[in-house]
Amino acid sequence: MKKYIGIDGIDGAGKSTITNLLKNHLENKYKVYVKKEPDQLRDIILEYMDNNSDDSGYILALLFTADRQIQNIELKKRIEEGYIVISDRTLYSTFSYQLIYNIDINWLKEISKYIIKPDITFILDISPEDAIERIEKRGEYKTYYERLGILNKVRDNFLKLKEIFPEDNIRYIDASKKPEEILNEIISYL
Ligand SMILES: Nc1ncnc2c1ncn2[C@@H]1O[C@H](COP(=O)(O)OP(=O)(O)OP(=O)(O)O)[C@@H](O)[C@H]1O
Ligand SMILES: Cc1cn([C@H]2C[C@H](O)[C@@H](COP(=O)(O)O)O2)c(=O)[nH]c1=O
Repeated sequence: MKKYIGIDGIDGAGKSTITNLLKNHLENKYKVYVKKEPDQLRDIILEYMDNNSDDSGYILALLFTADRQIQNIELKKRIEEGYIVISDRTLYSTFSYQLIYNIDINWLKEISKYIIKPDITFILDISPEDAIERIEKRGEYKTYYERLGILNKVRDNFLKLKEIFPEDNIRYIDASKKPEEILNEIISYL
């Protein structure tokens, strides 16, 4: 059984929905701890996202990585205590969203080197058109990235992750399926 599970993908792919379903399923047998990225620095980051400047990619990458590094402490503790940890978003989001600003990938790898990587990460893959439709139906506040042109670039970066991290355990899941089907596929890999 994998101890640290990442759920990632573009906005509206269904990450929170699947994270909840997986949590409910695993809780029948295990102690489960769910984390979400970003967390402690979320408000600062979301506010900053709208202020575009030449340095935005670097600044946002630093902020997301700092938020993740802060969460590393609790993450380590929970894993040591025997929890199964599910993370709604992972470092792979930074390697997909912030790389649209053409930042230096080796620099990003360097600042991410102390981040604990999930044992397995599921990238929920969906067309940006379908994701936007889901986001609009959900009808909540939209972040800066929740627009077609941006999500197309971000999705392309998610699809390149296996080339960037050939050693990592990354699985792509067709997120256009029904939530229960997605859940069953995920469970089959754990
Ligand atoms: N497999 C699915 N089929 C149809 N609708 C779905 C599916 N998964 C999620 N949804 C719906 O799509 C909307 C977005 O889902 P959810 O909030 O889980 O996505 P998310 O990836 O966590 O989004 P965000 O990154 O914007 O927080 C919700 O209204 C949810 O009910
Ligand atoms: C972790 C992470 C997130 N983002 C972006 C993606 C979303 O637009 C927002 C908020 O996340 P949510 O899961 O949709 O609530 O932040 C990012 O650009 N880089 C990251 O590393």
